[in-house]
Amino acid sequence: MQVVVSTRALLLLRNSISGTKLSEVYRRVPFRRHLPLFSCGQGDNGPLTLASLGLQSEIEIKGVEKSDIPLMVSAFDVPRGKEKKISVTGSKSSLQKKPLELEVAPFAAKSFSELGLPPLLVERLEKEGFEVPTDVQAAAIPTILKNHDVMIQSYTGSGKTLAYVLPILTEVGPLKRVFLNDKETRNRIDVEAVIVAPSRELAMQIVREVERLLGPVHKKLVQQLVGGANKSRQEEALKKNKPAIVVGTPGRIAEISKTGKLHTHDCRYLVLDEVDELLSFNFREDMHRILEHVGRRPGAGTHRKSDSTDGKTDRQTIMVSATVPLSVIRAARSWSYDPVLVQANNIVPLESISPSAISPTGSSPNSNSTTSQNVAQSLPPSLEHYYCVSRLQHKVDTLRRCVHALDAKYVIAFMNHTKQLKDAVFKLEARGIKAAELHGDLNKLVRSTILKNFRNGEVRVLVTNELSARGLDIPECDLVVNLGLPTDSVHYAHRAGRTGRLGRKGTVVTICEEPEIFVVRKLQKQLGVPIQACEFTEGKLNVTGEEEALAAARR
Ligand SMILES: Nc1ncnc2c1ncn2[C@@H]1O[C@H](COP(=O)(O)OP(=O)(O)OP(=O)(O)O)[C@@H](O)[C@H]1O
Repeated sequence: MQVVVSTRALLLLRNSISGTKLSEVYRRVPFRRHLPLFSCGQGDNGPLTLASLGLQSEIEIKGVEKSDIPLMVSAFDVPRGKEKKISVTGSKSSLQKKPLELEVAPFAAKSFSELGLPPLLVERLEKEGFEVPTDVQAAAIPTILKNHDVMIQSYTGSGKTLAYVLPILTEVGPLKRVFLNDKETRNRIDVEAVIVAPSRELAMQIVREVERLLGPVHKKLVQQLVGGANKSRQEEALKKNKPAIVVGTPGRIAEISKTGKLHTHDCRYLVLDEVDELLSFNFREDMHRILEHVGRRPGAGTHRKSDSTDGKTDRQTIMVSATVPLSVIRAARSWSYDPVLVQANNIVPLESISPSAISPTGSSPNSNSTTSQNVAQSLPPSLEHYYCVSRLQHKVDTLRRCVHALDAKYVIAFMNHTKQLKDAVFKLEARGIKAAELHGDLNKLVRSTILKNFRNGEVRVLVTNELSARGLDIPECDLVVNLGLPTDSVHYAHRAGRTGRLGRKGTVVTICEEPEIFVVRKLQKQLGVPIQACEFTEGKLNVTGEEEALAAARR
């Protein structure tokens, strides 16, 4: 079933809601609200193109020569009377399970072919149900195709993976612009793209996304190099399949690179997905090796590729995250050549962003509104945020009532300590809710089985720790619960971003103890979104005042 959405109409609705009394809108909100603007059916499902709209509009490109980066458009620039319905099919697997319910449509008024992707790749995308690029894809793809080093920053679930995978597949593998011949591909020793991700789950997810596009015949052109899996088998596969793209965790990539069995000196693309996490102390040594040995780092002050007298090309560095702290901006300047910050509706040279004006979350410390705006930019706009006060010993029972009240089907519950997870799962199962724990101490096979069971609906509540906060894409996830408070607003944003993906509805509930309320208030301020007090009574979510929430928790 397809869902047809008029983005202009959705925007107008959102605007009109923001003008009304929000407390009234949120009070006693039935969870399964359906926007009256959605219509389901086969209808108009042709790709949306600028030409078809008879329009030419562009997003703001500051400080970068316009001839250098193609003009971009936003779906929201469509003038009244010229609206066109966008057919959103999403991924095949998610569609088979349930139709999309979009709160906002993050799709650009462009088709993939207009972004400079080769026809074979566009064909594959259509076959896999990807018809319209998202805003961030429309901004990032042409910029990467123009050889710019980029920092892609956009909210969780906005399609950042394809934003870098598609330009790589335009130049690498069987779908590329000019496919020379099989012999040349087979004889290549060096891999052409290295994609680094901080967790095995995220790396495997990226592998699956690339395999999907390569198709069954060519899927061996991408190879996973994740920890916890058999190293010799990975090394054998590298030798036998000569993959063009490898995707892995820093430890395993660095380990195999040291043995000399991974040839990356001629590599053209280095992608650092969840770059701020990759910068953490744990990965320091491995990341250092990767940055020094993957492709040739562009020399500072020289133009890309101009000094390639030895025949080697400079690598293109692509950094990605929903959250871009100051440390990353600093690091990006030394790892890459003239990097450009690409956001959904904005492209600026990273150089133009003054470090002194940036707080640890990537925003100005001098202006609270800018801080809120920038951290909030990492949150999907379609999320609703609540908190509920509970005694420590009642937290899991509050979670159970929350799941029932919201009739949530795919729930991710975050706790801060691995040893707490088992007990929570036990309590939930004892009350008839199918639950499972997921954490880094489990072996790779167990972890993928649990995730598979969660994806296919056999497990309703996945109780997990920070491991699952980054990048995990389970489009059906309709509820995220913080059973333990996240350490800061960046961690809150990544956890929250497991729901409300690609414009879908999503709810985030933080279950806290009375003395922790001030932390929730602080998060609310930093994130710039309302986090409303609520309680779960008579099988419903009831928005309450703070006093009522406290009284309920003390009962
Ligand atoms: N143009 C598109 N049309 C339909 N679905 C898309 C499109 N682009 C991406 N998707 C789907 O949207 C979902 C979210 O994409 P993705 O995981 O890349 O988001 P993200 O921005 O990287 O999120 P995070 O910051 O959490 O890692 C995925 O299921 C992906 O297959």
